Amino acid sequence: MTEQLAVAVLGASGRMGIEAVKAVEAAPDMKLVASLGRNDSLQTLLDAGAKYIVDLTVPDSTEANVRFAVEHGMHAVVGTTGWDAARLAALRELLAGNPESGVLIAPNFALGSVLASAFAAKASQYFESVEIIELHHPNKVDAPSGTAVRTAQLIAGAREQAGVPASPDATETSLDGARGCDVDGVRVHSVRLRGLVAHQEVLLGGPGEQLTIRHDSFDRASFMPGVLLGLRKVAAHPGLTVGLDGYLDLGL
Ligand SMILES: NC(=O)C1=CN([C@@H]2O[C@H](COP(=O)(O)OP(=O)(O)OC[C@H]3O[C@@H](n4cnc5c(N)ncnc54)[C@H](OP(=O)(O)O)[C@@H]3O)[C@@H](O)[C@H]2O)C=CC1
Ligand SMILES: O=C(O)C1=N[C@H](C(=O)O)C[C@H](O)C1
Repeated sequence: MTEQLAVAVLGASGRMGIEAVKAVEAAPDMKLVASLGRNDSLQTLLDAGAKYIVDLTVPDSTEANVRFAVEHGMHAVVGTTGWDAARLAALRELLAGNPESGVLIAPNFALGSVLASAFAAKASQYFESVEIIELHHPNKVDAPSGTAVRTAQLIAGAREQAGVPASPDATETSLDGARGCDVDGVRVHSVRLRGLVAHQEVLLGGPGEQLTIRHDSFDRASFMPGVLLGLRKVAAHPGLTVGLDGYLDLGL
């Protein structure tokens, strides 16, 4: 039998961390060697012999966690939000000096969500208007969601490449926030509602028609196949990969 992957989960007591601990423990090709919370030292990773980390913490701590992992030759699968362009650039630089490490920053681990974002980017080349509505549980600390930011970036890139102009919008006066926020020219609206988990709609409009691409995570179990897939593939992808689609053959 091949050697089990020695995995540590950071943020292990959080909503996602609890699920990730269970998923890693249940995976026959993985061994959970450490579960870290906010007050645990990163030295624990070395003491436990971790070779892979799964970071499901908070935007304030994820960068330092990943930096520590890379500096110590580990691979990192990261679901935590907050990886803006400056953080990604710093991480790329760090990885250039540690070329054996692989890091996956996955704004969303749910395979359906990854597909929905890819479909939306493809479709957005053929519609005049596009806006995103993301809907989440009210305990979420960041807005807009990392998934919405990533989807907007994919859409903006696809539309730019296809030469599609900006979505029409005649708004002259509005209350703050009424038109959502602007991510690379795409409007994103954030809903926080008790009862929700993680949901997103991309609305695409053309003359006389609308296409809506919606994905729903009803349970955090939806994210676990993607976490495990990331762990299994990250070592074969040294350097930085943003988006689980980087490990899939979407062929779109
Ligand atoms: N990529 C994806 O598919 C998904 C990503 N997410 C993202 O994952 C992150 C976590 O989400 P969620 O589980 O809902 O959040 P939670 O707030 O439930 O969990 C975060 C956990 O991280 C802990 N923590 C904070 N700092 C550290 C640290 N330095 N080291 C170790 N643990 C730490 C917190 O501890 P304490 O309670 O003491 O503060 C808490 O237990 C968010 O950024 C969220 O957006 C969420 C769902 C899916
Ligand atoms: O905080 C959450 O819950 C989620 N966070 C990620 C995001 O910001 O996109 C992924 C998913 O939407 C759930």
